[in-house]
Amino acid sequence: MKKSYSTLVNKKDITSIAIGGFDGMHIAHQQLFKQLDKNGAIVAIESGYSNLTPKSFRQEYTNLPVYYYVLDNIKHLEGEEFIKLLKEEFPNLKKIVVGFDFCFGKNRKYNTTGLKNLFDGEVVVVDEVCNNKLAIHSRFIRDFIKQGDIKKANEFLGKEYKIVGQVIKGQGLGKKSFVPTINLLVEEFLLPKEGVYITKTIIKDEIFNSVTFLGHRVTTDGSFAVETHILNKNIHNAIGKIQIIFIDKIRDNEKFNSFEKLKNQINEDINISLKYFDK
Ligand SMILES: Cc1cc2nc3c(=O)[nH]c(=O)nc-3n(C[C@H](O)[C@H](O)[C@H](O)COP(=O)(O)O)c2cc1C
Ligand SMILES: Nc1ncnc2c1ncn2[C@@H]1O[C@H](COP(=O)(O)OP(=O)(O)O)[C@@H](O)[C@H]1O
Repeated sequence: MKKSYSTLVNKKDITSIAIGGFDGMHIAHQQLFKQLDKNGAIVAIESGYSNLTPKSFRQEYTNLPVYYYVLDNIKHLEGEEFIKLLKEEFPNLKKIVVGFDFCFGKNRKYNTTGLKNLFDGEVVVVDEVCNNKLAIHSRFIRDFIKQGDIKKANEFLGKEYKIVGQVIKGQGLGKKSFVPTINLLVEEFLLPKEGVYITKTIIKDEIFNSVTFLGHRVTTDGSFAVETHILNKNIHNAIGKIQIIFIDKIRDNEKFNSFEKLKNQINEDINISLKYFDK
């Protein structure tokens, strides 16, 4: 994972910024970043709700430094005060890039026209970025993920959806009765709909093909789990943080009336995943 550049770059060197929430760092966000010059930076306004790319993960998706501002600390500002703050923070600011729907200030009463009136430098407003006539917004991507429509989510993101979790102890049943899995505690990221997914798993910078179950283990102990099975490899000592990259959904979570039936289905899930990676 990339280190935050914002600690390495002097704010005085920044001449252009893009402003927004930027949860997802999706295709439309990347269009904004393209308008920045080589001394550009991203000003991410943190609402506290980002769960596609939680705060500490945004830097991974850009080479520009990301500076975070907490929405609650700035949302009371009048337009002039907001611009004054930006100019204090970035004394050499010449250009601001925002999207067509950008609003700011007290009660969100200032829009792109307000920004142009108040800022004495250049303001670039990016037109609505769409995918097949559907506007790209993080709220739509969240909906796709919640519905398990990973393909659509990835299309809108312009990359594969990735979550990060902490390795935890499982029931110890997998190895004995089914297949070995690495169990994860995922706290900050939005989880896809319960079910089984073709995935890749990153352990200490190494990428493995995998199949991941997430949901309530309705066939065994009923508790909620995120567990990944690495294909064609025995992994014994995964610890710390690991990353799961979602590629496609195989099926919904199911309750089986015997361990045997679940085991057969898990083998089928593994075959589907192996075939995908073989192609
Ligand atoms: C590919 C795969 C698919 C799974 N599908 C289901 C399922 O549909 N229903 C269910 O109750 N558990 C499912 N499980 C979870 C198993 O119940 C779980 O692996 C088992 O309880 C072992 O858990 P443990 O790793 O905590 O020991 C699945 C697990 C894997 C690896
Ligand atoms: N589909 C889009 N087309 C053009 N600009 C966009 C689009 N989505 C977001 N933006 C711009 O990107 C910045 C970040 O917006 P944000 O509200 O965080 O994105 P989202 O709408 O995806 O939640 C804002 O300046 C916003 O106007």
